[in-house]
Amino acid sequence: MHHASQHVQQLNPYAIALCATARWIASRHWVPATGGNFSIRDGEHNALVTASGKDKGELSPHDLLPVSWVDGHITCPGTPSAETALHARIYQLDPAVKAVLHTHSVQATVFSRIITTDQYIFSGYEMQKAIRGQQSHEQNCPITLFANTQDIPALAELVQQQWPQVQKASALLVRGHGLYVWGQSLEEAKRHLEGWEFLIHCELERIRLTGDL
Ligand SMILES: CSC[C@@H](O)[C@@H](O)C(=O)COP(=O)(O)O
Ligand SMILES: [Zn+2]
Repeated sequence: MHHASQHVQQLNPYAIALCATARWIASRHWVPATGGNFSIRDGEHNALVTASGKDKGELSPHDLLPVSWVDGHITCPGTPSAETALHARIYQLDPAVKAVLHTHSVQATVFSRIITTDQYIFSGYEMQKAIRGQQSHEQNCPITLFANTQDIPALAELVQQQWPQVQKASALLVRGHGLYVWGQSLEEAKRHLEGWEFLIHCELERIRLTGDL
């Protein structure tokens, strides 16, 4: 006779928090049509990553799959996000990162197509202080843009090459695709997400009203 509890997978308490954050993100309409993916660190070479193809507003902790990246090789018992290699690379590049959130908001998608440069500098917004390391609206707050590709390991390589610059934003944009943010806690990643989505939305409105790129 086995006790029922022996068959119940041990749940990481942060997995429940990530599912709640995911529902909040979906309520903001930032992950339509299964777009977006999320992860939380679960060790030096491990994270729980959302299963591929799920509605990210309807996740349960069982939809977070254990992923390992020993020797640059990713293993997982199921089918994690198609963008798992980028999550894993961000965790490898900064051991302090605890959570990675990726969204497909209308504003980040449109903004990333309007901006044709590899970097865009935000300045003059009080909200810049939502981003780690930013102390003043007068400081330059740059975000790096990458071309979209279906070759996520190749994108992860490009992100690594630009990491010192990318790291300053705790975020990056993939053109025509969406936004990635991360943080040293799930709460910080959520703040970075809301802060960047706000900044991008403001800048898009400013460009729309003034025609000034
Ligand atoms: C419906 S488009 C979304 C995908 O192509 C991808 O960009 C994405 O963010 C979600 O992929 P997933 O494999 O579910 O993590
Ligand atoms: Zn995506």
